[in-house]
Amino acid sequence: QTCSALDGYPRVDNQPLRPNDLPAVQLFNDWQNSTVSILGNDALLLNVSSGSIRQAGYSNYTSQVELLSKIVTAEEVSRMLQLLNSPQTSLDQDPDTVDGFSTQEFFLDNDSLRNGESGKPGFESPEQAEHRRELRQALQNIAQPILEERITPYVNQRFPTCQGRCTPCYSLIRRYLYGERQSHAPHRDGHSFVTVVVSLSDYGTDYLGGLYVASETSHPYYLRLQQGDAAVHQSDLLHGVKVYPVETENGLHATRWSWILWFRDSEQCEDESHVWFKDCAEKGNPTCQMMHATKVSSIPGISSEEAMKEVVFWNQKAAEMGHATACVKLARALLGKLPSHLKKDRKEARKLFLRAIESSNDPDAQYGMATLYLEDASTNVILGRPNDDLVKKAVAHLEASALGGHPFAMFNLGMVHMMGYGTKIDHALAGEWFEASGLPEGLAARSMHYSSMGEPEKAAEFQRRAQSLGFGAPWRVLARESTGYGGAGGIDFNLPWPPNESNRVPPKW
Ligand SMILES: O=C(O)CCC(=O)C(=O)O
Ligand SMILES: [Fe+2]
Repeated sequence: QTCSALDGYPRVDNQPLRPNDLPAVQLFNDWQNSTVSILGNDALLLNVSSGSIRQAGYSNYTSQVELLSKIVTAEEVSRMLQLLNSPQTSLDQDPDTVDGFSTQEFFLDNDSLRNGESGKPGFESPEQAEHRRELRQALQNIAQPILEERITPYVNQRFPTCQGRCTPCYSLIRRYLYGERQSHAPHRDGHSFVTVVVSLSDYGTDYLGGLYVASETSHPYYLRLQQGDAAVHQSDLLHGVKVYPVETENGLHATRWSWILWFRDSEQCEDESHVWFKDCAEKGNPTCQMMHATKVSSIPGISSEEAMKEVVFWNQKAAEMGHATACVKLARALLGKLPSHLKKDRKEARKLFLRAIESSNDPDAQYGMATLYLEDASTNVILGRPNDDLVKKAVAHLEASALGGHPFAMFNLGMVHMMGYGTKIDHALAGEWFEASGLPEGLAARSMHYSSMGEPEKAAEFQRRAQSLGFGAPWRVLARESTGYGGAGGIDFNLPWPPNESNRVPPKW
């Protein structure tokens, strides 16, 4: 049973995992096609593709996603891009709540703008404010008719539980660029009753990869979004973004602009999210149980003590059904890394990581197992040396985690090959892993690697890339700790590495 946690490990060829071994982009292609006319707008016939994605764990619940073809016209997209590509346009550089990288986004509408404040209070310099007001107004002039005539009517028709009140309460545009932000970690939009993402870029010519949906974090299925196409889903759908470059005569490049809309079920944009997941949680949907746990503290009148207990209660229910996110959160609580009233229980935490691996090969759980093995290796000293077998087990779990896409695992595989943990030192492979992680820290480590190889130009390029994601910003370390890989904290980026054969430990980042 416990062997199943490391399917395929140790690897038969006994070769270390390399970034080249990471899985290629797989497109989602299980679509049902239909045409939909929007009520009250006879002129508008939409081509809609519907997909159903099984939820993680031992239940048969599914999440839905729809793809709307060309809901925004080529002419509208090109007007938006012209504004966005103006040299004066500046995007937000504050930490993202999903991955703790610089957001690279620009809000057209949100709570604070409706209150007459700036798009992101505290993060906009007065010099930017004026141009941004004009840019926002110009973009809104294009966006508003699209919302009023097409997208909002579609959303209300598609989700009758909104009772006609579905309202786009947040509207923002995000940029992905090769050599800058290229990803957005896997997550669920807990603040959004319905999400609509319009791609302003073309799959295949502007970028590859892009928006993906998933049952389990380790198996993303990408949506082939063309310019003007939209993806529509609710908060239960696990999704993320990873942009891959296209090859051109002038080398590799990728640009992907997305226009993101988060709807609430309130015309006044009131936050009713504490009721969204209650019923389906009670009916036994594990994703709803895990999501409801994130909302209980905002139930009117609940005490913080009661809320704490409810959080654990609902996550336990979801974890019993093998829900990976719930298992991992509970395990971190049992290790004292997330706040809860639970007593520390390492054995139980380990069981939960193993359950998330068994149900979904969850990369966060693989990373958690690696962390536990490294702690064990340091406490089980043999003849003054850390236990090498346990270090090797930790490395195998890191490889499994990296295969599932975990950037913290990829970064730490860089440490494995730099320091020679359970393997010989291989600086080239270490450098490849640092880069593959795509993390600000990984790109900075890649820069140091090029520096040490006497390649100052490449070193400078990677230093620039690291900084564009927030490396060195005063908020980065805290942001990294509270977001982990997709919005949940309680994960150690700096793993408890024991001394290597030369009695050295990796630097702390
Ligand atoms: O940029 C995208 O396509 C989606 C981003 C996203 O999922 C989000 O911001 O919540
Ligand atoms: Fe999202």
